[in-house]
Amino acid sequence: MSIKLGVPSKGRLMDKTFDWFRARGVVLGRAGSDREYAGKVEGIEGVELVLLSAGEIPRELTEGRIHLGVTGTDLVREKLGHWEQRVEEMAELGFGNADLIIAVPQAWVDVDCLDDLDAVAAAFRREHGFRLRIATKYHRLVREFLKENGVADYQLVDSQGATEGTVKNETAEAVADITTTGETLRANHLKILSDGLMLKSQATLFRSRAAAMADEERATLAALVARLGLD
Ligand SMILES: Nc1ncnc2c1ncn2[C@@H]1O[C@H](COP(=O)(O)OP(=O)(O)OP(=O)(O)O)[C@@H](O)[C@H]1O
Ligand SMILES: O=P(O)(O)OC[C@H]1O[C@H](OP(=O)(O)OP(=O)(O)O)[C@H](O)[C@@H]1O
Repeated sequence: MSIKLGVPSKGRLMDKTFDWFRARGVVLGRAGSDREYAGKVEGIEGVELVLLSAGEIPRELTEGRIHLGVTGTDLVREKLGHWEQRVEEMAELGFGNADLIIAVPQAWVDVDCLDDLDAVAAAFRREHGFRLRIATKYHRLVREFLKENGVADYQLVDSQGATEGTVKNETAEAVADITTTGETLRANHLKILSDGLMLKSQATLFRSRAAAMADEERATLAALVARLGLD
């Protein structure tokens, strides 16, 4: 039996993960064409590469179907309640950086911070008869953050992509999403609240606390950890 390593199956996270491992003597690659999700590993015995959507890696770790996985810290914290009990952070990889933030229309000149948002939300409800809508795919993290910060009079609307467009499309008044350069926010006339940073995320190597391991796999894991310089 081998150790299963889950890596994002496309885009910058996949390429940079391959680079990170290659720099440490472990060569990851696709087994076949760009469309084939089988992987191969050279440079260490007993490690199997599984190419997966970044968003599915937290669940695969928590179910114990992969032993190790690379994904963003935002996705692990969002998808896994009590994530520390389910996975262990082994290494921050230094790429895939993104900030999870709350943003409102630039035109809301009197709204700069969460207290202002709370005041606007209460007024919005009185005026419109429904709660101010915040579009996001990060439901757990946004609820926790707003609860900690005393903002209550809002509703979340689910947005799985193009979230910044929901304000222009009038399906939400505010957004909670990740940003890297800030360009998408600016292009959509949105501004980040001064205390609206929820989380700084980056690609991270996680270990499943649930995946079963016999002695052979434990030895492979120890060898891999040593090779990666994480011991
Ligand atoms: N500018 C960015 N845009 C989107 N994701 C980013 C960006 N920078 C870093 N990331 C990180 O990449 C991860 C998301 O990757 P990706 O979009 O491939 O995942 P996914 O949601 O599983 O995609 P899909 O479902 O389309 O396969 C998150 O951890 C996110 O924080
Ligand atoms: O701050 P920026 O550098 O502009 O990047 C942020 C944007 O990138 C991501 O979207 P992505 O391109 O992954 O598409 P999505 O909207 O379908 O999630 C994210 O959801 C923001 O929309």
